[in-house]
Amino acid sequence: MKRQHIAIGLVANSEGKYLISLRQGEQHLAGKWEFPGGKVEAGESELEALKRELDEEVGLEVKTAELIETKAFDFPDLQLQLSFYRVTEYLGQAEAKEGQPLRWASVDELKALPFPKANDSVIAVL
Ligand SMILES: Nc1nc2c([nH]c(=O)n2[C@H]2C[C@H](O)[C@@H](COP(=O)(O)OP(=O)(O)OP(=O)(O)O)O2)c(=O)[nH]1
Ligand SMILES: [Mg+2]
Repeated sequence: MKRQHIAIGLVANSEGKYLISLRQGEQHLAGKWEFPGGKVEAGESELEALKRELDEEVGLEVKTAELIETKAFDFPDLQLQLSFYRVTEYLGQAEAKEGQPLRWASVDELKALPFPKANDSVIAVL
């Protein structure tokens, strides 16, 4: 099976809170919170995917971002490679463009909320 590459953005506001949304309905891992992001499509770089996904999901224009962690994570029927980027410069106001619950959360809140297992290490370093 081919490993699916996922580009994920850690976006902080001026209070040091991070933008997260709730996975819903039919989505894989529904009920878990996530940082915005999604699948890297054919012919796209991770950074291009990050920019496209943050625009599509939360209406932000990513200007600069730095890779902070890459993590392989396997489910019985799915193999993921998650690349977590710290978004260092962005433009716009976050909005839930896909109707998903969206909020800003402090690091303490991130540690208490349910996230996919693959997020444990990146949350621990924030
Ligand atoms: N966006 C995101 N996905 C995560 C995180 N942690 C984690 O394990 N994942 C997993 C859940 C999914 O299996 C995968 C993301 O893929 P996705 O299906 O949401 O991608 P997408 O946005 O392109 O999705 P869609 O349009 O098909 O709904 O990565 C995270 O913090 N953010
Ligand atoms: Mg997504």
